[in-house]
Amino acid sequence: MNILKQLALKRPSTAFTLRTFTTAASTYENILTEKKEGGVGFIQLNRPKALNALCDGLYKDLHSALQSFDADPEIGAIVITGSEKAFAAGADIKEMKDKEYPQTYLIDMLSWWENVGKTRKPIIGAVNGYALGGGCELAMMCDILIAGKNAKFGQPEINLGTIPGMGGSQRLTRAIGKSRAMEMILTGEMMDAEEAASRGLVSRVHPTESLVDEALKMARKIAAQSRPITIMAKDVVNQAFETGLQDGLKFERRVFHSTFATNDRREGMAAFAEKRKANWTQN
Ligand SMILES: CCCCCCC/C=C/C(=O)SCCNC(=O)CCNC(=O)[C@H](O)C(C)(C)COP(=O)(O)OP(=O)(O)OC[C@H]1O[C@@H](n2cnc3c(N)ncnc32)[C@H](O)[C@@H]1OP(=O)(O)O
Repeated sequence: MNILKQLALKRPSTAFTLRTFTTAASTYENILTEKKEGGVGFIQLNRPKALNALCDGLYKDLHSALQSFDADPEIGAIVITGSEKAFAAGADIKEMKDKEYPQTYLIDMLSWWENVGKTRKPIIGAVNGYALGGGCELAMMCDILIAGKNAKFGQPEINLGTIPGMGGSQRLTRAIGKSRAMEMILTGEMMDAEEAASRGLVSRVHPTESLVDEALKMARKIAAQSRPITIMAKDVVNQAFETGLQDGLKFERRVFHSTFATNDRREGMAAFAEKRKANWTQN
């Protein structure tokens, strides 16, 4: 059997439970998807009123679209982008703010986001505007990251009385080194596109307006290569990056859950939703 068919058939349980997918734009609630020419699967995060904050529904849509493209033999590479203002401004704070520690631990909250990194075909993240908190973490799950000139990366969870929970402490530290990652995570300050490129967090910076076209161009080039060899190449590069990562991710997630046992986490998120400054009580 043709190896591409075998790859597509490898995951029938997921591929066949997905919603039907055509070359026309699909009907997800929180993302737009399209099969672009040259074998490229295109995903645009689409919650403009919330600056693409990552709610549960968005995760479900994204996961479904990624599985669909992964199982589609016509697709060789995937592009994920947001809007010109925001790739994603983080986890949806309003959805998360009333959660309690036992619940976060019981459901292993956020563990499902690791599925994004399990996509076998290469993903190019094209970041314009804010990529903050979970948005920065989602960007770092992509295999290649390119940025528009207006991109701003950050892990501002500290301002909400919590910490990164989707891999930020692990992937950012590996990408830009301990000192700068520590500074960003402890101060919550953002990094601009030029600095992100100079530190290797992103591989290229383009004008904001042409970023998506540049991402599609790169994706078409990748999609024109041998599909199985491309996946093998991705796997080996990731091996260099990920050895030891799983333990780090699990540790980070557990500590993230435990911030839900603090009053300061509750206060930080309530303060955001109520548009006021947080009043820390140190417990
Ligand atoms: C389900 C996934 C869980 C993953 C959790 C993993 C751990 C990660 C945690 C996080 O990611 S915590 C969130 C980190 N991000 C932030 O703290 C950024 C919050 N946003 C801002 O600081 C600002 O919005 C901005 C990005 C600096 C832009 O400011 P601007 O003044 O231009 O716009 P706003 O008026 O503030 O925003 C417009 C609109 O969007 C809503 N919004 C923005 N970010 C979020 C968010 N992360 N969650 C929910 N909603 C968000 C904001 O409230 C505004 O809505 P309205 O008030 O107009 O209804």
